[in-house]
Amino acid sequence: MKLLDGKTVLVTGGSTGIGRAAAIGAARHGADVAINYHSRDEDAESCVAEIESLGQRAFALKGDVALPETATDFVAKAVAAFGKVDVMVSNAGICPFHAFLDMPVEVFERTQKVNMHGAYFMCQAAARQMVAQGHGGAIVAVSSISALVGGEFQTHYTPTKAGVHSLMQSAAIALGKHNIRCNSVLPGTILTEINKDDLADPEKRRSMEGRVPLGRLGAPDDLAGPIVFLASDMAAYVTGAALLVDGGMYVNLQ
Ligand SMILES: NC(=O)C1=CN([C@@H]2O[C@H](COP(=O)(O)OP(=O)(O)OC[C@H]3O[C@@H](n4cnc5c(N)ncnc54)[C@H](O)[C@@H]3O)[C@@H](O)[C@H]2O)C=CC1
Ligand SMILES: C[C@H](O)[C@@H]1OC(=O)[C@H](O)[C@@H]1O
Repeated sequence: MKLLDGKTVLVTGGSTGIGRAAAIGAARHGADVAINYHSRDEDAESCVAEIESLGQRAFALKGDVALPETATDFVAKAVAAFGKVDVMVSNAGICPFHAFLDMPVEVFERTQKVNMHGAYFMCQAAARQMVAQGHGGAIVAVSSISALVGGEFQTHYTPTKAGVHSLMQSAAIALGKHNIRCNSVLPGTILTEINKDDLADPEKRRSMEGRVPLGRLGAPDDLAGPIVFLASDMAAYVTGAALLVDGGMYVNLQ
């Protein structure tokens, strides 16, 4: 069964990792897909080619989500290409691991701007379009298990993920009357470029794996199903919710 037949899905940070898996997962479920990306044109082009090979329409637009105009431009171009916006997957994010006591101001501010401001502007721009269309919609934000637990070298990052989680809760209230549902997924540790260097340390990787009851770290595709589900009408009565997708890592105290 295709869950997103005829829908138009926008994904930020869609050229790699979780965003790419969500974009291709949505296309597998019948959606036309627009991706935003920040760098590496070849990744974006290959994602578009993969979606088109599934028989769906796709385009990629380069832009920095930290800037409000990137969001308005992305939504406007998606409407020009596909005629409407049904789903926004706000996924783009960075996590430059760094110690707390000597955190450079620029690293702190950039992390807030990309992860938190970026999510805010993208979700707001998509919501404005959905309200104007008048037939509802769905927003799925990629938060993190880090919205709920800390990390020694993530003091600048974990508050942004708590912020994204909270944004979905408040947006769910603000947009419920327009039948726009707002939910977040909370991935655990998923093997992507964001943590390639961090997990290159075999001891760190083993310790992270050891915390997962399902016995492995996640793959980007592990997020595709939960994101497609929350975007789809199967989740018609789900809003303001947060879905952990972590192999059980969060509940594994001892
Ligand atoms: N990999 C993991 O263990 C986890 C990742 N997450 C979140 O998942 C999201 C996706 O990350 P991953 O797929 O893991 O890593 P990734 O590095 O493969 O993907 C990040 C994406 O965001 C894009 N991006 C970065 N800065 C941007 C900007 N300024 N403007 C537009 N796009 C930008 C990148 O180009 C890339 O496509 C992030 O929000 C991250 O915080 C959450 C929990 C765990
Ligand atoms: C980048 C990290 O490996 C990853 O990001 C998160 O949000 C998770 O908590 C992991 O720490």
